Amino acid sequence: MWDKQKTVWFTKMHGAGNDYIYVDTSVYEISDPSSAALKWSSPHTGIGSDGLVLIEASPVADADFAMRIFNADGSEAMMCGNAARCIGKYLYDKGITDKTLIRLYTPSGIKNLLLHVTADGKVDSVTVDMQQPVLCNTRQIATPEGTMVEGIVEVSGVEFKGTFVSMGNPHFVIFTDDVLHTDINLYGNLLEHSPLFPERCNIEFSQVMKDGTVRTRVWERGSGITMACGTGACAVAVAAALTGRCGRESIISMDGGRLKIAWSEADNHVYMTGPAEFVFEGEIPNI
Ligand SMILES: N[C@@H](CCC[C@H](N)C(=O)O)C(=O)O
Repeated sequence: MWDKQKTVWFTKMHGAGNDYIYVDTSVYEISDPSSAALKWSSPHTGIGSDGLVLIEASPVADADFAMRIFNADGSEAMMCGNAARCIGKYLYDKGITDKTLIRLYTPSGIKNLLLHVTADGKVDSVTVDMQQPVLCNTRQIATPEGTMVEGIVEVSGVEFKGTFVSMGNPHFVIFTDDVLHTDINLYGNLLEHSPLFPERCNIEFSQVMKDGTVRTRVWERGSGITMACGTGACAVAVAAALTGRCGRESIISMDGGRLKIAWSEADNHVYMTGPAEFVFEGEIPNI
């Protein structure tokens, strides 16, 4: 048996297929989360995941808990929409809180989570107030104005038209006529590392389908292709509304599932609703 002091109990969860390892740091201290994310995310020599999420005590009085998110390459991100929903389920289903409205502190501000609980007392979906999208950020996009709406970007001799949207973290949304045949592995990787994005970037390739849903495939900064991205879905919904492709409410359909996004005219906040699921739990040597 492993020495308890040297091991960490983890929970693997996913939100629309975007899978992370969750650790409650009120029980287990992770001294080097960046190295832990890199090591444990490996599908062959670790647990396998898109990254590591720490559930922490809130550093401020007006939030209930806090979240930190590390990509599979060990880089820390400002926000993760799918992880926010999973944290809501983790806290409620494990009896850590009985609140159905949780205030979650993140590096990009406090997010309100509204838990939808079924008759058998389990959370099956969560609505997150993702706050206001930011269309201008000179740190995240290297244009003179710090904005880009339907701008042309060339990578490896191919031109893409894209829109920059920050949901705390940076996103570049590209609408295409054939999303299923776009080489997102090649172009996502090149765009992530383009000098246009000084902090690198998450890239979404999207297509509005006949039924009005927005089929989206995701290349995430620091993790590569993922089955879904919550902040990415919000960015796609905002870009689609901004460019007249959709209204203020849309369904973003990604490889691992669908998210419902509403960009409110009343408060300019983006509300994301979607599932959260447990996968398995286990014990791993601490870093
Ligand atoms: N999958 C997440 C976003 C995770 C962070 C992202 N890769 C970044 O570096 O900004 C989501 O669901 O929002």
